[in-house]
Amino acid sequence: MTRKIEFFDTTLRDGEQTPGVSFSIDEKVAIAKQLEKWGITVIEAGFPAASPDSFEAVQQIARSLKTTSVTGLARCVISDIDKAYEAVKDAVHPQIHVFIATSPIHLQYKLKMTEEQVLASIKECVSYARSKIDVIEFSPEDATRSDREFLLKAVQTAVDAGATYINIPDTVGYTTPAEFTEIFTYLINNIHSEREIIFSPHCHDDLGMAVANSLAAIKAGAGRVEGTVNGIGERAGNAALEEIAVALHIRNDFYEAQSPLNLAETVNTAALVSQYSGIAIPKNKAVVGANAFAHESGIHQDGVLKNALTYEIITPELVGLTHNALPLGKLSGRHAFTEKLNALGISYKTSDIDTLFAKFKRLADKKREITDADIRALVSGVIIKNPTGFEFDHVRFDNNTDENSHKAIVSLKNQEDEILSQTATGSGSIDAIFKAIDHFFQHDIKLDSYNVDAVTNGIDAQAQVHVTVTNPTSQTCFNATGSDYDVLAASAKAYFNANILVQKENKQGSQKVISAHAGI
Ligand SMILES: CC(=O)SCCNC(=O)CCNC(=O)[C@H](O)C(C)(C)COP(=O)(O)OP(=O)(O)OC[C@H]1O[C@@H](n2cnc3c(N)ncnc32)[C@H](O)[C@@H]1OP(=O)(O)O
Ligand SMILES: CC(C)C(=O)C(=O)O
Repeated sequence: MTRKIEFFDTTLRDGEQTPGVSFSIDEKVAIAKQLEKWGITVIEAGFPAASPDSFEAVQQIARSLKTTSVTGLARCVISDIDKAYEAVKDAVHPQIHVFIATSPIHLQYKLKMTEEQVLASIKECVSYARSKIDVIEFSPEDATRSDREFLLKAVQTAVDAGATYINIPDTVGYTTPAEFTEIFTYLINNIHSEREIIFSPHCHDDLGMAVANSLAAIKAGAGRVEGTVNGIGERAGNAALEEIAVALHIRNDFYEAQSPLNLAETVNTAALVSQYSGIAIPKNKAVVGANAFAHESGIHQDGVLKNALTYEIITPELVGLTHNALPLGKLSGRHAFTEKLNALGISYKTSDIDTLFAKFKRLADKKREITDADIRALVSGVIIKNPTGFEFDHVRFDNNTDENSHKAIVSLKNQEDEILSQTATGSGSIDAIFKAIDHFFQHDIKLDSYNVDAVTNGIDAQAQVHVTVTNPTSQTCFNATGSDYDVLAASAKAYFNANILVQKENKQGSQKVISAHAGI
């Protein structure tokens, strides 16, 4: 008999703990809506006590979703639980996720608590959360490095206090599939409750086993699984939900379990998260990587031509990589263009269509075939507006300089459509552009990395630039991307977007920060 496994997505909470990732509230809401379309059961929308922005994001998501459950994370701290409750209470199906560590190393050095104090705290906090909301999940953090008997006591205490879901985190990615199977079997067989208790794994990828460990837990009886889109998350990341879902689908014979996901929305979901997180999907990534369906060597190609099943266990169609039934080009009209946005699951405001369509036509004039990846790159920056009200407009060069220096003029457009420009000289084009952008902002940022990629194959491909910068005030790093047909403009967009993230962290008013001279 096939069991239906609940999918718990923590892209917006643990995923945002990825170094350099910072989603805006609008981006979080857009991702949450796509996760709902994908069929996710529960979205962990954030850690409401962490900051006012986290709280607001969880609240907006709770109020926006129609069917999906929304949860917020809380420490075993009453004020965290109050914040989580306030943030999720308007959701159609609200939940609260309470956690505290149970491993000796966390108790001794981090919490400075005894086992008895931890059990008392679980009892107090889970019952308090349960007095506010019906559905409570409890996580014994660092469960896989905890003493088994104490782990069972902690879990039993949470169940007795009213938790329905018990999540077993492999917080530091330490366990193995065989060991995790033993842990799940031990807990499931020894827990006592009159109510049905649902167990779930929450795995990290430090040893590259997050997906394998999650699948082992499902095989051992877990009814829910936690993870993120594209496996983003703290350190080496979390278990990639798209990989777990496809593994359950393809190996249903073995797992006898299925995901609730609409797998055809997988590529759209992965692309959206990649775009807003600024983390490119590796070409060789399972399920959604660009090479996942490419067959290079002769023997493989021969086999696939004779029968695709020889080397292809997943079809591109399964995950939403459909044959381009509606190719777009410079002669396409608005109807075809909006049809394509809908097919790609891109949500837009009707008022943005003119801008998007104009951008599309400009690109189509330069590029023969416009692919789905081009469309996704093209809409970024229009759908989600940055909070400054300024947007990158263009970059040009003053050629009247000597051959060893480059003079860039970077122009931004404000909400009144006025062009504001800054000029700078540098040893190379990128140096000059980034210095000109620095003049707009009253903060210094450190450029840690700069990478250029092509959105699609071919000599006329759009460029996608990824930058990582550090805010010297807080030492926080941020990723940002920019796409354009012109690699210099893509670089300027990426660096401008990175500056916006730093500015947001420094919480200065936009008008104060952007300084520019009009019309240079
Ligand atoms: C494994 C995980 O992914 S856990 C989730 C990680 N996510 C985050 O940390 C979100 C971002 N964090 C934050 O914004 C902040 O850390 C806050 C707002 C949560 C707390 O900030 P602060 O009150 O300044 O505390 P700080 O972060 O310095 O230290 C954490 C404190 O919480 C305690 N703590 C940690 N986990 C728990 C828990 N589950 N239950 C109770 N207390 C806990 C620590 O022992 C420490 O207590 P101490 O101050 O008495 O030593
Ligand atoms: C809060 C818990 C579930 C967590 O993120 C972890 O332990 O990794």
